[in-house]
Amino acid sequence: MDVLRQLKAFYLPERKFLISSILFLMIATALGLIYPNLLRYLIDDVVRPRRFELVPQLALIVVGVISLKALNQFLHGFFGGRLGNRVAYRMRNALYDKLQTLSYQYYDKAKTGDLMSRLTADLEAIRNFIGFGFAQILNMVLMVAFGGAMMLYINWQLTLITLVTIPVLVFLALRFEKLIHPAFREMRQAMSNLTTAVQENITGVRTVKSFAREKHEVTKFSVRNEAYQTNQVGASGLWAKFFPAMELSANMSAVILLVAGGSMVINGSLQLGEFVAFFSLIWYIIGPMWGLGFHINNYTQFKASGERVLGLLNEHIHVKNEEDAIAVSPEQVKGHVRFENVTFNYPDKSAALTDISLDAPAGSVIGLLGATGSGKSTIIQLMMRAYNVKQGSIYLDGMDIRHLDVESLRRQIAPVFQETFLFSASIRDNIAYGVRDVTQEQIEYAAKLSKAHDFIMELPLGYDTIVGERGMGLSGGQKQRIAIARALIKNPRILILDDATSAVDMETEHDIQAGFKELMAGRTTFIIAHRISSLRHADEIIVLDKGRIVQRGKHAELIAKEGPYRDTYNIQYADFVAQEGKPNVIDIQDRRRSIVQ
Ligand SMILES: Nc1ncnc2c1ncn2[C@@H]1O[C@H](COP(=O)(O)OP(=O)(O)OP(=O)(O)O)[C@@H](O)[C@H]1O
Repeated sequence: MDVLRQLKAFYLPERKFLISSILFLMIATALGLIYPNLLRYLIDDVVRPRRFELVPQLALIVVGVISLKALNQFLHGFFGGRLGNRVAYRMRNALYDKLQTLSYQYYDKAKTGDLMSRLTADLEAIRNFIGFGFAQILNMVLMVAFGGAMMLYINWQLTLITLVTIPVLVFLALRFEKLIHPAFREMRQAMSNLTTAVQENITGVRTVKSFAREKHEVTKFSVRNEAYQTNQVGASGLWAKFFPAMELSANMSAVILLVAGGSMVINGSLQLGEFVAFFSLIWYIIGPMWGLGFHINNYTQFKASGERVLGLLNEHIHVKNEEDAIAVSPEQVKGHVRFENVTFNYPDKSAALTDISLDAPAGSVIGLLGATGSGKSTIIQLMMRAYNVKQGSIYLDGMDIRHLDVESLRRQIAPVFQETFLFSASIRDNIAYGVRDVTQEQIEYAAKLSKAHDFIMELPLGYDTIVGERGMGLSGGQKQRIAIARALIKNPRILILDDATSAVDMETEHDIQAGFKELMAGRTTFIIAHRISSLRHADEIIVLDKGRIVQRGKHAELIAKEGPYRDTYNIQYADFVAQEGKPNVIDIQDRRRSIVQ
């Protein structure tokens, strides 16, 4: 019931459908009660007194009643269907909205397959229950109530005798519910593990194939498939055990009725018509009881799915706007970024950054260099408020970014990551992704700056070429250039290139950077790179080691000093330096070794 209560926000707005569906079902159920009465009338008041002239009239009434009942059943289905679909529609939207607002921290651990199964299989179970299952259970209650009332009215002693097995049935039903619910919960989880395996396998198919790990993947899948099967078998076992037991105790009522009711007819304390009506009415009680297992099944599936969907809807959002968050606009923002003694660690990990201070005046170019895992990308992530900074502060134009509207902050920043993500859409749409209402000229201008235009024009469909999922069909460097065009078209105050040119050759990189100069004049650029050539023109180069700043300055200053920057420089320019016969080359091999270590 808690799940139902928590999902109120989704079905209450559709209450007109809910009420209509229930109302028509009630009418249909009530109309069903007319049959036993007609039967009783037919036997006691028509057949026995031999008033056969009433038969055609009675037959017409039956036709009228069944037609009316069918109409009401249709209306119940119609409104129930609407209700279920509209609720599922709302929930799907709400879940998708939630997925957009969840922070990076959530996605660090999230599994795509699991999320997909919540949005599909779990929603389906909810749709089924809210659309029909709920009304069916209500119908069951109504049938039992109406049928019971009528039976009591006809003969209360016989009613009590007949329904003596009902407590057993109720006990069995409750016990079944208790056992099947955890089974369903496990089944949903097993289903999500299955989808995760499939999704990861398809996404990583190239890795799987190039490492010839197909067999391993098949085994991995089989294990999960087996777990799912075991769950299913377990549930069917419960079903197989409880369903016949419930049916047996329900049928016992019919047996009791035959014996007790038959004796009453024989000794004259019950009319034959009443007995026949009773026999028909008892199915009003037994029928729903038979269906009890099925309804419980439906309800528990709904409950398990509801819990999973609610789990996602109630997921904590780590990064969100303060109440009076300041929305910044591109016209206001200059792009002055300042880090003040920032120390940061990812959840359950030691510090990724320690005491980082940096000042990037508007229009400056900041280079970040350091071994892998030294914290370069983390600096960028924090600047975009992917995670909240707890120690120290980050300022944009003097405003603490914690007080800024997250969306407006991110709108000022255009990042290009090493791993490029392209959508399965046209190249044009991929470039225009971050902005609205762009012209073809703007798209081409950005593509020219990122040196993507020429290769795009060589494709048969040019800008209309549809790229495969995640940019399949393009080379790493081509994807990066499209991603750079996507960032440039945003016309950002702050441009971030996180190892963004690692896949393009040095010459193209040089050309791209020359293009930036023109576009980024007056804007702030952060460049993360492993190649000194990518950073050497930066206004300040920051060298990181294990999350700490170990060197900072311009290229010329850093090269003049002993330290990791010069070591890296020497390694990268070893051949060149050797040819030139410059100093610092004797111990290059040693340094290379020490850096590698
Ligand atoms: N999402 C995350 N969750 C947990 N730990 C993370 C996460 N991202 C990075 N880290 C950890 O934080 C540290 C710094 O990582 P970061 O990605 O900033 O390094 P980097 O200098 O950009 O490395 P690279 O050059 O390899 O991209 C590493 O120890 C890394 O394992």
